[in-house]
Amino acid sequence: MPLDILSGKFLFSSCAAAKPPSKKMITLLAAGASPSTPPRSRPSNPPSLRPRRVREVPSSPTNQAPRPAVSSASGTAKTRGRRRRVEGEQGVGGGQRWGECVPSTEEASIRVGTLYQNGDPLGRKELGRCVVEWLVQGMRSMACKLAAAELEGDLAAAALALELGSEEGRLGFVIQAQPYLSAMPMPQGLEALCLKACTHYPTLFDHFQRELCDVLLSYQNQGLISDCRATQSWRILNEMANSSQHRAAVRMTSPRPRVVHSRIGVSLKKVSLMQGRIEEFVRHMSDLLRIERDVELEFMQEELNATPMLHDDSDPPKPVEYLVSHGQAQQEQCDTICNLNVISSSTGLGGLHLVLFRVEGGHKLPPTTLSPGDMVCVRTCNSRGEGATSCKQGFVYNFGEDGCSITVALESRHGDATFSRLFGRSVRIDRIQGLADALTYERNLEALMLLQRNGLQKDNVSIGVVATLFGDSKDMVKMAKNNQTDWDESNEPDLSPPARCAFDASQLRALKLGLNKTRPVLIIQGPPGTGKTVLLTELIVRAVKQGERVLVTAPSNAAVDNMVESLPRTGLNIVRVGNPVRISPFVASKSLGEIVNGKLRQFRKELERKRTDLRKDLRQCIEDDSLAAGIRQLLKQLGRDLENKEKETIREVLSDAQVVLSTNTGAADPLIRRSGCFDLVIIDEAGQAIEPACWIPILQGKRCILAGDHCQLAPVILSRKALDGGLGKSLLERASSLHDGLLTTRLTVQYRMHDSIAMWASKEMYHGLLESSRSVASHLLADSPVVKATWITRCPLLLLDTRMPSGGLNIGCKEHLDPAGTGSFYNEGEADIVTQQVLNLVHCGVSPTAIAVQSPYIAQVQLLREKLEGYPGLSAVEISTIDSFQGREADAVIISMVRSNPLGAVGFLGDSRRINVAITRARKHVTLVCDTSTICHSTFLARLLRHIRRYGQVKHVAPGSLDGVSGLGFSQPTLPSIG
Ligand SMILES: Nc1ncnc2c1ncn2[C@@H]1O[C@H](COP(=O)(O)OP(=O)(O)OP(=O)(O)O)[C@@H](O)[C@H]1O
Repeated sequence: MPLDILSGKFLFSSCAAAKPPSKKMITLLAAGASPSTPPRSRPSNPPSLRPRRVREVPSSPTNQAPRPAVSSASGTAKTRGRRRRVEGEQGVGGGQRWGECVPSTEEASIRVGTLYQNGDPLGRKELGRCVVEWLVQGMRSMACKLAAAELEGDLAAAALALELGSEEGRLGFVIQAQPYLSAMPMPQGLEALCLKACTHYPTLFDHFQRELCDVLLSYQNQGLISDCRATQSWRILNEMANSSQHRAAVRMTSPRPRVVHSRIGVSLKKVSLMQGRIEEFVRHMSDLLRIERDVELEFMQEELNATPMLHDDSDPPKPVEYLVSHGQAQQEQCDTICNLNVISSSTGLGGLHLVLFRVEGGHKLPPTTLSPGDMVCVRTCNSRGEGATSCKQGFVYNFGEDGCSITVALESRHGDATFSRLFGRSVRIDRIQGLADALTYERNLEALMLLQRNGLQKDNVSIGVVATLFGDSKDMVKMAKNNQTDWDESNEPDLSPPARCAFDASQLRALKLGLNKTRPVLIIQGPPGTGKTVLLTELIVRAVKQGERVLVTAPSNAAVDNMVESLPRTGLNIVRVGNPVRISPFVASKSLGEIVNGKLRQFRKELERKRTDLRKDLRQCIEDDSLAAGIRQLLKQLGRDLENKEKETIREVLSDAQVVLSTNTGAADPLIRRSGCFDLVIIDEAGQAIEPACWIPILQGKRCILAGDHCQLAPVILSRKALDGGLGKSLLERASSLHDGLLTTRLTVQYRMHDSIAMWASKEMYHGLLESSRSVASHLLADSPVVKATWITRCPLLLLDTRMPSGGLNIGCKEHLDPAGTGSFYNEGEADIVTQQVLNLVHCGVSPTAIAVQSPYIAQVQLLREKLEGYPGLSAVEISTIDSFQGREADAVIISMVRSNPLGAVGFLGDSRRINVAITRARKHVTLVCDTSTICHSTFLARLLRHIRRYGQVKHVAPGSLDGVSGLGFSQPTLPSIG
């Protein structure tokens, strides 16, 4: 569906692959297909989805279509009986509200964590009646859409068919089902269970099959089609059910290993051993992914349970003013905005569906932590702000300059019932964490499945990479001996013309190894500031020059954009694929949506002109039915032409691209997969990615380079069990210890930090092997001609201790738990000290853009933002959590450690990797604000304090005020001054 592709598919590729049916259409079709239509039966030769359980039923005579086979899930079958009764009473479109299904005690006790999924469809026994009904409803509307599209002779049906039958059939099907399911309110309290079920392919397909059979039969009974088995929809379903992908998916627990081949220069026996290791790895990782997802779902369920829902017996509504100005529990958390109205909707950049909301009564938006790019759930609410259960997912696009409005990019579209419901109603927007992301989970599992099935197949382009990462050291020798691989730098590339900067020996070695086309895997282990980004840019340019097509990925959108930003000057043809809301505006011009829109501008204009003419003609010949029908056909054809043109342009843009960039999970986008294989896959920040996610891009390229640092931030894992099981260990970390370090090269010279800063990192994290380049080893803030030379600007390391030498804590410098219940901490006194230190630096002439403020705690980051917001001159100071600042740098970095308690609890400050990232962002100066008596309880942090005492300065902060010399024109704050 190209229209969807342009206007949403790669934006919200999980949900926009198929347009949800219009409310009218669902009602119409469901009414036609409802059981009130006399005798319902199913065809005798239904898709052979689960052959071992198919029961042949004798055909019914004459006009009656034969009965369908009953699929395996007995629970499902039972549920259908109930659904029919419900439909019989009310009709699908007749007012039944599925979200109102009340679960029995037994059903309510079903936990996602205990739900065992395999290749069998889940039924009532496993999911409970309400969840099954919810699935039935969603799959019915999807089936109606396909069947109706066929009736209309709409090409969309064929497009849908292509998706279903494609290589990514299983994933494609699950993705296509999502908008139909999310349009149905989930049964209250069972949302996590619904989310789990809605990614279980065998369950979804089972329901879809049944519903499509029903709908086609009802058409047949109504005489709309002569034989349901002759329809294209029926054929598609049959093909899909007989496809190897389908068969593999419904047997997921015991996939049959495929015959292995030796194309890699080792014996078949050795290849079988590798296959065994892959299977063990895939089994283990799939289990860990499921455990992690269950924990995510449980978290999400808790979040939802804590959110007040719309009840009929609610208290009398309070005035809107009260809600907006005072807020309620959620508003105090600042991640919810209530009492909004839809003002307008439009199509934005890259075809996004943008909806503008404004606060009722022209009030200002309450203070909020929401920011552009945040994932949100949008739903109607009552006047007390209590939200309904059905919810539309989207992203914050921007905030209005009037302070009263917010624009959200929604994944739902016009004609979608849930979307239509937002109009004229009070709406609330809640931030939802990027948790329980069904698409990511599915794509990770899919990658594992592909690795297991195709990894060692001779037609797999990445066979060399797979063999390297699952073979043993002897295999590596054998592969090299048989000229399958080359691990040396022997294939020395021509390094002229000179690189963009003078590379050191370790960088040059990495460059030469990275350009060796016969080396399947290279790990570039680069401590902070050693030039990984610069080096990767050079590698990409040179790889393209030697004729390679490159796929560049990273775990986060920010890291991908970082790479995109470094490439335009190189003159390469690059395309960034991903959700436009998540793409930085600075690189938007390189996004697929923008490029395609640019190419189609003229075509669209021309088409619009033709449409206007045709509509004019239509108005004039409205009396003449046959002429009007002809014009309508022409209008339809224009729509199809646009779809085809869009599809073709996307294909062209991607296949012409020399470099394609996306996140690791984004690389599973069928648009990328279908654009052909890559010669080289580069994964940046690979230390932050879980291994299954890395396999998504890796399996698409002949060789791969992983760059990162396993001493910086690791992947975020919620489940302790999954973490202990190894899900948090990146491929970068695993591979760097393989084959006696054969795959790895290290960068050893850093070009960022003053030596006093780098020395600490080198000693603590890199066995003393990190050298400082002479160009930066002694640089200080005071070196800049615009910066005043003071004791602060001449000091590379400064410790501001909130604990006085007498042992007493400075007033207000105790930690507090965030009352919003986020589990985060804040420290008011430290926030004041940080504010003052920022002012001090700015007063000395340091540019606000050269200052970064970091804290490990989000509640402290929010507090710091509020404090610094009071100073307009400081708006350019970057304030963020440590995690979101990884990969970036600033001249001066101020870190607020927050923790101050008598127990000496330091929480995740004790994570050496996080502190390593925080300290090593600084080029010339670090200020650490903390209560040393708490912090020193961690031996790792105690060593950091010792290092600062030795190579920097320590000051105890005492109450006081700023010296009144800020020079920025703001009033003097009453803050503790540095003694
Ligand atoms: N050979 C070199 N000569 C001079 N400067 C260099 C060289 N290599 C890198 N740099 C500079 O060093 C700084 C850090 O480089 P870069 O950001 O690429 O490091 P990194 O390894 O990606 O760091 P991190 O892991 O902390 O994100 C940049 O300002 C870059 O321009």
